[in-house]
Amino acid sequence: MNLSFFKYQGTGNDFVMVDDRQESFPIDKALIAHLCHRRFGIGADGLILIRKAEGYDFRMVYFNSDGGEGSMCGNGGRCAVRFAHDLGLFAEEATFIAVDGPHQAAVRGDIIHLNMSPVTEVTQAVGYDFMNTGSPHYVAYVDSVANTEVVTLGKAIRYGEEFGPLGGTNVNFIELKAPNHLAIRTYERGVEDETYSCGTGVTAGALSAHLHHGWASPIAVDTLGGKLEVAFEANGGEGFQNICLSGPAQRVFEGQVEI
Ligand SMILES: N[C@H](CCC[C@H](N)C(=O)O)C(=O)O
Repeated sequence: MNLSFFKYQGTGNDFVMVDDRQESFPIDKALIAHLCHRRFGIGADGLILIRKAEGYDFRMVYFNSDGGEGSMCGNGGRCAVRFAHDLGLFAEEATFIAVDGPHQAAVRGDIIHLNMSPVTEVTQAVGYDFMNTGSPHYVAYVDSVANTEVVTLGKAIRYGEEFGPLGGTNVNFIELKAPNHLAIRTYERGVEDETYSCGTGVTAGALSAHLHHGWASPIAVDTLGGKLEVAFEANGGEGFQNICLSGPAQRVFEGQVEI
């Protein structure tokens, strides 16, 4: 069959996007991995299906580039909102459902604002924080993200004895740039490489910086692919709510591929 697809990117985290409101996309791990492959396929960090969902503007179904169904993807969510907006599914404000539950979002010019799931628990361990911002994230502080061996270190932690048996984790390294401003680099599980940006990782990095440095909302975050902002409400203990990830998301191209 001939598949029509679109390619979107949010701060360099890129996705094959399919309008699957007819639910005709044949979900298959090898097929999705092939479509995401940067040499043999279209090339992307993940693939997203937009489907119908009763009571919501749409459903987002996200797969990592290895073809497995991923946990929540913040940049993918922002791209899905842009795509659904381009399809005319809502005017300015959207509600949609993803694997981690319902989300609200707004399109304001170039910027997509996405409400993330509340964070209920942060593990502050020696040398790192661990939390689930829709996806699991390990956060460690470094003096210089530029001088950090993200892939080597990230792989060792993702497959290591602590997190490997639990299904792995995404691994973030953050550098404090100035008050309320950090830089981040992320090794992504399911892509098994560094990506240019990871929205749920950026969220985890900002919340960690609040806990360690008392930074108030909002926090600016530099990724390899551009700038994001995280706003949040800390609820006293270690939890956070009304978390909002904001930044640009764009259509890059569209095409057709025989599958
Ligand atoms: N790139 C994504 C994260 C995908 C999560 C995935 N790597 C997993 O843990 O399954 C983001 O922007 O939040």
